[in-house]
Amino acid sequence: MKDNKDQILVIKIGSNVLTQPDGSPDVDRMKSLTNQMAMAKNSGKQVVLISSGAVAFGRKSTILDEKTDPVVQKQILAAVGQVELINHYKQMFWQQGIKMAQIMVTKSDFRDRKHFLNIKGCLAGLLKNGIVPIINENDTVSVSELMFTDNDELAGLVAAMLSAEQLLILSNVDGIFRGHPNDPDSELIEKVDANTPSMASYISSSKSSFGRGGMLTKMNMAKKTADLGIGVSIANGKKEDVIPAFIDGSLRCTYFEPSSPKQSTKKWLAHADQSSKGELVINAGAEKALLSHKITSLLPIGVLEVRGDFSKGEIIRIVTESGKKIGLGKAAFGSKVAFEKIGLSNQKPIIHYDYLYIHHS
Ligand SMILES: Nc1ncnc2c1ncn2[C@@H]1O[C@H](COP(=O)(O)OP(=O)(O)O)[C@@H](O)[C@H]1O
Ligand SMILES: N[C@@H](CCC(=O)OP(=O)(O)O)C(=O)O
Repeated sequence: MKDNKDQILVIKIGSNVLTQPDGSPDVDRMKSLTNQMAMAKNSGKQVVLISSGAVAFGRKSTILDEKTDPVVQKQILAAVGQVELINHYKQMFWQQGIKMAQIMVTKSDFRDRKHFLNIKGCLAGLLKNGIVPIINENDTVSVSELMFTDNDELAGLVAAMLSAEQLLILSNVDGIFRGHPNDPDSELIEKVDANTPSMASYISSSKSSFGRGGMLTKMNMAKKTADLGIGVSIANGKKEDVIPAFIDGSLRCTYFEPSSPKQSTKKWLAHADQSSKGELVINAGAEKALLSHKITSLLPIGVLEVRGDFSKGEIIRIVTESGKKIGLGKAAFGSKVAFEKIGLSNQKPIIHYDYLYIHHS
């Protein structure tokens, strides 16, 4: 990992990393990882943690009436276990002089634009104030179809939401192997890029004993996230000093190379509708030019109306006069300046081609 200061490093810790083989909480491991995250933070990284483990922690400390509905059982284990999990983190981070905060989310929070922006704003505020956000799915609310596949999916969404530089997924294996990780002949795949052939056939459906999603969801999420320009690593959280080794680049793991900044900007924009702050209504000429597959920027002369309040660099939607959404882009100037330039010729683009994504349906 390139050692830039102020980088956002999203770390996801799987249930298995935090539990011992008999299912009891592995408090020593948790403490070691917390100390390592504190080191990363003290070296200038902005650390965001997605931690599983609530159900696993709850299971060890709760005896339930056997007749309790299975869905309710899981809700209870998560509700009880989350308190234990977060209390441990609170104490451990406190011993390192670091404040942490708990954030519980559901999948629908990432679909609702208002909720999405609220979470994003809160995370940015926490990071600015040097507080480590610890995120988990709110299993009390999320049942069946409302659930994330697992916290790996949540971690990918958080990394994309924050435009993080790196996402580190800590599991109980060194990464993705060509074959079952317990087979001594299976080799570790150390680097994955856009040209790497599918690895799905190497992955067996076996999960770690306390995890939810399995390696296949990790791989799919990692590919999607790397496509957005974020480096993703799948590594072994049970290894001593895994985080410092990741930071200094000496860790053996599976690394998904991020796509180039130009490609990734466009791909990122394709998923940025939730983040958009305003809207430009364009005329028929601009619509034709943008949909033509030619390299075209959006010029003020093609703009009929500026809606919403946005600043330079924020994401804005592009809509036609009939209200059809045709794309998204990064504003080259704020809404006030954009308003003054409506319909003017000989102006700089309001959205440059490199920062423009058009839905070609
Ligand atoms: N080809 C493979 N390479 C690595 N791990 C694999 C592979 N096929 C299956 N797995 C399994 O994936 C598991 C990790 O996924 P998961 O159970 O979701 O862990 P976590 O609790 O960390 O989220 C490993 O414990 C391993 O048994
Ligand atoms: N919210 C659940 C997370 C379950 C989950 O996704 O687990 P994992 O596959 O180990 O990341 C918990 O805290 O137990």
